[in-house]
Amino acid sequence: MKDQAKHIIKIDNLSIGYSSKKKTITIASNLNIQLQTGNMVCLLGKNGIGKSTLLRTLTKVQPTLKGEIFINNANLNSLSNNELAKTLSLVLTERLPDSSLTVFELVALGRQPFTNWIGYLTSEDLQIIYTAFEKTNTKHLMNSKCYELSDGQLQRVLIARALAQNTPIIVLDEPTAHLDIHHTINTFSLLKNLASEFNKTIIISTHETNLALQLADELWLMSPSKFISGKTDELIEKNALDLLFDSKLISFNKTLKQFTISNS
Ligand SMILES: Nc1ncnc2c1ncn2[C@@H]1O[C@H](COP(=O)(O)OP(=O)(O)OP(=O)(O)O)[C@@H](O)[C@H]1O
Repeated sequence: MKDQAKHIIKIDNLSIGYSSKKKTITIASNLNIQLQTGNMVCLLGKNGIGKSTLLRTLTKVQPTLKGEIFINNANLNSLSNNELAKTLSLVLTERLPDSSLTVFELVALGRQPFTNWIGYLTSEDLQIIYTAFEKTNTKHLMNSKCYELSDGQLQRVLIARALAQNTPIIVLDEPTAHLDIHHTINTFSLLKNLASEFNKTIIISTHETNLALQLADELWLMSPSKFISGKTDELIEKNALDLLFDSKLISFNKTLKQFTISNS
């Protein structure tokens, strides 16, 4: 019990996938994870392996096929929507349905779990919202309509909304997919800082493998044969990265801690 109390996220024997009346498609099974607070985790794996499926399951956007997920010792299924919204925020890459919300209004929605029924923002709420704009360099976009934003601008604004939600866990599905190298590094540094300075638990699915290897405290590696989680350095030492891509084109260079083009 004492050991369990330390884990902000605990996943037991989880199977993830899609179920309809006709059939069940299992994407991955036997997932076991124990994660302590204040870590930045990068979820890595090739296209279509199941990263988004795992993040959607972890955030209760879709149901588990089997197994259990605990957040702060509470079963995910027992948490109300409001409790969940105060515990974790989710940043997805999909474009929003056309809406005439301003960027300010969108980011302010992050405060919704904490405001009263008319959504009145206190000065503390406003302070948190402005800090979120500052941290993501999006203050200048505040009065724009969301539909006017580029994909990269929208991505940063959605991260600002998650910061405004101010939850202990932030889950991001490919948060830098549309960002240039400057904003990609800026975003990763910001997320790393939230974990190390503010003790947040940050879970990011990404194809920025080399950046993840430099910055992540822990890695979750999805491969067709196995799911492995652990401290980045320990996984590098164990050659676990070799599992990631069954490709002759690239290989993992342990000394450089990077994937490089194979010499053939
Ligand atoms: N609604 C759905 N119903 C059935 N299968 C689905 C559904 N959504 C996704 N899949 C399948 O689940 C598998 C995992 O998809 P997922 O989007 O989780 O992968 P991913 O690792 O996030 O991929 P990428 O890196 O390309 O974004 C894929 O084979 C995909 O076709």
